Amino acid sequence: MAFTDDVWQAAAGLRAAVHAHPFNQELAAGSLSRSAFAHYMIQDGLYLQGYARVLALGAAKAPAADEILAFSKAAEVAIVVERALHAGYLDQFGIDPRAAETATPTPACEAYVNFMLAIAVTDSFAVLAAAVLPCFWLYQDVGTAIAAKGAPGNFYQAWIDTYADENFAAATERMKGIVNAAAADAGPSERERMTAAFLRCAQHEWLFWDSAYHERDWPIKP
Ligand SMILES: Cc1ncc(CO)c(N)n1
Repeated sequence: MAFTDDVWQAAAGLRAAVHAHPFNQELAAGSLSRSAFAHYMIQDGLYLQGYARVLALGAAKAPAADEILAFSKAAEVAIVVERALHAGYLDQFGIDPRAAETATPTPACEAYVNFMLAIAVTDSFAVLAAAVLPCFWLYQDVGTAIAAKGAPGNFYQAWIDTYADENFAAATERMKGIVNAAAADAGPSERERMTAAFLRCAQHEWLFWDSAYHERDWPIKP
């Protein structure tokens, strides 16, 4: 069985929890509180900057030209395309995009980004590739599921369209192919670290939505 089939199976319960999460249920219905979504957008802008750095480190560690291209293109997309989506929404919320870029990360955002950065710096390309996959795959999965429900006039339609888009699905498939090729070349211990990284990042995805839904911030500040 392909590595990605194994880990997708291993994450079945977690995936069900992601789909059932009130953030995604209410986003699908268009009833999600705008303030929770604004919190999410600002944190996601910070997240995507960190994610782009991780992808760029992946490009540097990649075994060959195809993977260098896939990772550096994904780094560019993380910044350029998603910044446009964010700018549109931030505008609707009356939030200055520059203010959003200087916002501070919540514990959930910081933990997720730093977990991936630590892997990018200290572990192999294969483990890094497994760590960045849930970001693609869960969003593609959630985006297409929500798009299929199609609540008319949904305020969050632009967000839904981004992740239900066939180009995003194609990028997700490319990443899965890269991860499977890396897993095929990996020894047992590296493969174990790949699985652990994938599952932890999938947990971080759930946590990121949950943190936004409850508009969580640091419980104590200096
Ligand atoms: C937290 C998070 N995970 C995944 C994606 C998909 O790019 C995103 N925008 N934000």
